[in-house]
Amino acid sequence: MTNGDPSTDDDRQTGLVTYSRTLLAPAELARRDRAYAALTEAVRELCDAQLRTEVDLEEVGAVAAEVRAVTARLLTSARERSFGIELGHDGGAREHGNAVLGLRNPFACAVGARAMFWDDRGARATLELGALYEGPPGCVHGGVLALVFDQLFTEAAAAVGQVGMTAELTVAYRRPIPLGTVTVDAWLEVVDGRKRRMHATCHDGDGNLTAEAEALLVLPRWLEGSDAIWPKRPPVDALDGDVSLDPSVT
Ligand SMILES: CCCCCCCCCC(=O)SCCNC(=O)CCNC(=O)[C@H](O)C(C)(C)COP(=O)(O)OP(=O)(O)OC[C@H]1O[C@@H](n2cnc3c(N)ncnc32)[C@H](O)[C@@H]1OP(=O)(O)O
Repeated sequence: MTNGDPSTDDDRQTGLVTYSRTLLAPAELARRDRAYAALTEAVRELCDAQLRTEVDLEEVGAVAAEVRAVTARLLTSARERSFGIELGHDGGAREHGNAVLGLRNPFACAVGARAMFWDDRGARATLELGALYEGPPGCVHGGVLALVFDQLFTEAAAAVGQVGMTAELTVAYRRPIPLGTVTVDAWLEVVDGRKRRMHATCHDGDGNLTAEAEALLVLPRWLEGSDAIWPKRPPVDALDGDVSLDPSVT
């Protein structure tokens, strides 16, 4: 079924999820992923630069005009809807718009070597949360951390084959989290029918425990026994080897 995007077709609907399917050959898809990943990284750098710049006001005005011109160029051809979930050639799910780990989302912080990784207990990520993620002065915004935990919990549940969506999320902020490196871990504690009880921790760059979180994930009724395809991530072991590995590029 055509959806107005020349590079994909809508493939099927599973409950709330519309899966689109790429129409591009594997090499072309990989080439596009690399190009869009580079654009996303450039825009992320731009966002950080515009936040921190101290150039004079005339230059600020000139840059604003240039950025608007660049935006107009990108919009000469753009999809109307969000990215959703696209199926790649290996059948894997590509969620490039995701707010935490989307390959094409400049706000996403869990990308490239900073992505989320799975092991047989759950999921882990080591992130760089810089000035764009500030809440208390010099510290990570509490809502940003909740966002990261929300994604991490669904990752951890999927890593152990117990997928679900977040029904409840509780965060205990134990100490301010300095901007910079944070490491988050999440794991499954209890399964009770469609309910999964999860736990997570956040450590700052000095190894201090800064926050803990608990979540109830529920396997939605519409997903039970369905053919839904959940995204997969590389193993934590991969971090010991090629840390430039970008799991989103398949
Ligand atoms: C396929 C690829 C998908 C990729 C997903 C990526 C996710 C990224 C991370 C997220 O952003 S998750 C998004 C935030 N979460 C949501 O949008 C979830 C919104 N809520 C729902 O969709 C439904 O309410 C939910 C799926 C959580 C439950 O609906 P159901 O109709 O399947 O469950 P039901 O009402 O039958 O309840 C099942 C059990 O869970 C319990 N339950 C459900 N919601 C609860 C709740 N909020 N608090 C406590 N218990 C809850 C409920 O009491 C019951 O317990 P018992 O079995 O003991 O009776």
